Amino acid sequence: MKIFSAHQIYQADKSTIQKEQIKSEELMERAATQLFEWMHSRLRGTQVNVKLFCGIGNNGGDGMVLARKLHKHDYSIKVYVVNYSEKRSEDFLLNLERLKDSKVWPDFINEESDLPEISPNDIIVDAIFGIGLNRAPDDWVGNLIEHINDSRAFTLSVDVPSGLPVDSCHWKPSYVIRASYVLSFQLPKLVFFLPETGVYVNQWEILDIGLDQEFIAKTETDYELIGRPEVLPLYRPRLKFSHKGTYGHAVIIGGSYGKIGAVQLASNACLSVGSGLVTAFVPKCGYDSLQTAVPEVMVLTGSRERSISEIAIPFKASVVGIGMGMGMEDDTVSAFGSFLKECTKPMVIDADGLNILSQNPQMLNDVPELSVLTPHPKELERLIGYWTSDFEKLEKAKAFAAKHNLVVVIKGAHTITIYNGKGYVNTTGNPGMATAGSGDVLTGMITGLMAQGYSSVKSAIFGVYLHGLAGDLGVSSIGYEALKASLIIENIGNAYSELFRQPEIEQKEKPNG
Ligand SMILES: NC(=O)C1=CN([C@@H]2O[C@H](COP(=O)(O)OP(=O)(O)OC[C@H]3O[C@@H](n4cnc5c(N)ncnc54)[C@H](O)[C@@H]3O)[C@@H](O)[C@H]2O)[C@@H](O)CC1
Ligand SMILES: [K+]
Repeated sequence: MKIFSAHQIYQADKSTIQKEQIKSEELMERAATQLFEWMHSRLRGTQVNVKLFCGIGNNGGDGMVLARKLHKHDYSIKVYVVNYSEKRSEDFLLNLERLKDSKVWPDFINEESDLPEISPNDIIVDAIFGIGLNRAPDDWVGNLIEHINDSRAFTLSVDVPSGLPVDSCHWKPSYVIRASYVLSFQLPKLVFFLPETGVYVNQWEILDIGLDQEFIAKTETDYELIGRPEVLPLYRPRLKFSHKGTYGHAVIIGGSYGKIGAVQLASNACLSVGSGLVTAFVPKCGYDSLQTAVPEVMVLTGSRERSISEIAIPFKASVVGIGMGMGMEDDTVSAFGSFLKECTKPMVIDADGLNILSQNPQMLNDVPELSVLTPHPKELERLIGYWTSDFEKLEKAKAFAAKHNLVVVIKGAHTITIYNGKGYVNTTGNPGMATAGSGDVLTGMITGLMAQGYSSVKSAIFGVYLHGLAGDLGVSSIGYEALKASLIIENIGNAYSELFRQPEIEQKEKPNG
């Protein structure tokens, strides 16, 4: 699903209004009707106090329309207009009048007003700011937002949590609504998925307000949300007359004394995702444990006992995944540097491979184009430098990826794959996956997909999605805390099956069962 910028949403809005020959107030009515129906279908007339906090722009206008509809259906409501500016939008003013016509009199809150009482049992509708936020709220509005957050009442945010920036602009973390639920119009917003801003969104859902589909389809976006519909077309079915050679020979290079497990996990994941053959290259100390732990994996060793001091692969590998548990001994660094110079095919670089690159930036020139780098935030910072916001982080990562023609996988709760100026935001995975070896498994999976002929960027997007899905299936029986990386590997096969599972409703509707 596409992720639009605020500017693109306004354009979609405009295009819809022009094409359907409707007025903007009608689009607002449509949007708020969706909000109302969402609430009404859940509350079913329950007598609970709904307190609506509305700004003076169109987000506030949505709140006005919602208030009118709730009132018409006999809900107990109280409306507050947060009067932070004299520049009221036309549709807000129109719907304020309509609300008054239906005999609802809002309280106007300004700098001098006392903070309204809120009980934890109230339902708050947050329609103070939407995507129009262009600076941090004034202190008195911020105090009101803090007051709402402190109330512990269920807070339903209209479109976005108020105070949250949709694009890069000045904002203040304590002046953002902590939304229990966000009902966002038409398309998800990037900030829902970033570590700094995503924490304000407990749950979110998209409401289809019928924006111009043709416009949405033809608009190029900087970000895309990757779910099952986006991943399914990437899948390449196995062929009946294929053999193990058809699916490539991957080589996993890494490990050092005490860290051979990283290579074991990566090689095992590489096989489990479907690589035809996998060879691991490790220092001598890894030989016995690897041969025992994963008999399907072939093992090559270097000449040193405890770390890699040279890298020699006596055949043409389809793809190499390198760096996990490798350490940064001087010999290892020079072996890695020489190996990069020899390689021309895209590879996957992780962990110490990335740390070596950060300490020796000249080596970046030898990294084969279209290679996949899989940094966690600290490794990314060492590569691209410090950032002051998640927006800046993404811009810097895009510039870095473009400069070296690489795919950069920024690992996190919503891993984002960066390539060619675009970010692909993953939707699978869970906090249980913040565990030792989880990254080694991902590197192995991406390597294994490339071995089978998937392109670098598709391997990264598909690998990240499958990895998260395998983790989700893994925790379903044991919970977050007990999830280990090896269980993610065990669930790779189930993740593939899950991709093709028909939703239950569809199954029921199938003729003859
Ligand atoms: N395009 C869509 O999908 C639709 C959008 N609608 C609503 O319209 C909203 C956007 O409305 P607006 O553009 O009016 O913007 P907002 O309602 O988000 O903000 C109101 C105005 O306040 C001003 N402002 C921004 N930051 C401020 C601050 N910190 N202190 C004081 N004033 C500040 C700006 O001039 C801004 O336009 C959306 O979030 C959504 O709720 C819906 O009504 C209908 C359809
Ligand atoms: K809002």
